[in-house]
Amino acid sequence: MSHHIVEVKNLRHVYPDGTAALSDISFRITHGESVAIIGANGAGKSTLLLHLNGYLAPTAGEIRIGDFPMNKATLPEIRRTVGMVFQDPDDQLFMPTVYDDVAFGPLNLGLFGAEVEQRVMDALQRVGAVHLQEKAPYHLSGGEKKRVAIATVLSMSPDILVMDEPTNGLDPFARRQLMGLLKDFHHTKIFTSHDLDMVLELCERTIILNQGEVKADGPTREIFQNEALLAQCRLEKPLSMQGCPVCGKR
Ligand SMILES: Nc1ncnc2c1ncn2[C@@H]1O[C@H](COP(=O)(O)OP(=O)(O)OP(=O)(O)O)[C@@H](O)[C@H]1O
Repeated sequence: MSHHIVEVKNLRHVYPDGTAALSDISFRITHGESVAIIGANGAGKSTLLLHLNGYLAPTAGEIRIGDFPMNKATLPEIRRTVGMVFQDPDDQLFMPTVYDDVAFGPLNLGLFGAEVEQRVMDALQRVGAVHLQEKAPYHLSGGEKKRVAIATVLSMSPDILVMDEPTNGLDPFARRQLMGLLKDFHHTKIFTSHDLDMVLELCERTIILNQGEVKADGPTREIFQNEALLAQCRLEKPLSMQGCPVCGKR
């Protein structure tokens, strides 16, 4: 089996305060797929993503990444395979400088010297943040932090990229740059987003979560054409699929 496959079976998650965030979620994502997980606020998207590299443990159900069932013993290997960009970059940045943050992952993988430097500079360059390398992460703007958080994951060369709202807080140029970067990432990509135009452009497949359940799973364009389904899930068509308010054309 390819190590890029993600399998979720009958996943259920109840938080300690009793909130049932996910109930009976199942899907399989194969190598090279680009999949969006969308849904209204509170639908369970972040909760689901946090299971994909073991930051949250299922209340019931199982997760497999390639050949490995997710458990304590397989977690180190799974975290090498699945690179996760959190919704809040402050959860990802903790070193004194941007450079150190981006180098942290490769150093942890046992790399050193020129190889680490190469990976750091390459990752920073891909997110347009080379000029920030000496800065303290806590002095960065929200969008800059987001880009650096993405670089901390890219520097580890993950086989599967998982991102929670990657374009959130980015200016239009940075958003476009990130979309280019994601297009060039040919392994498996899974991300949540409220940016449905980006989803339409980057993901051939979309999964809609609604109140902790999979409400739809299929080709993105087909899903976005189903207005009744979108309305039921408190979603709207991407702007690029809505009629032009002036001429009425699509
Ligand atoms: N640590 C927690 N303890 C208790 N309940 C939580 C916790 N984290 C999330 N929840 C609840 O779980 C449900 C799903 O939350 P989640 O953050 O996964 O939604 P989401 O789809 O990512 O939302 P958004 O689009 O607003 O980011 C919500 O009802 C939320 O209030």
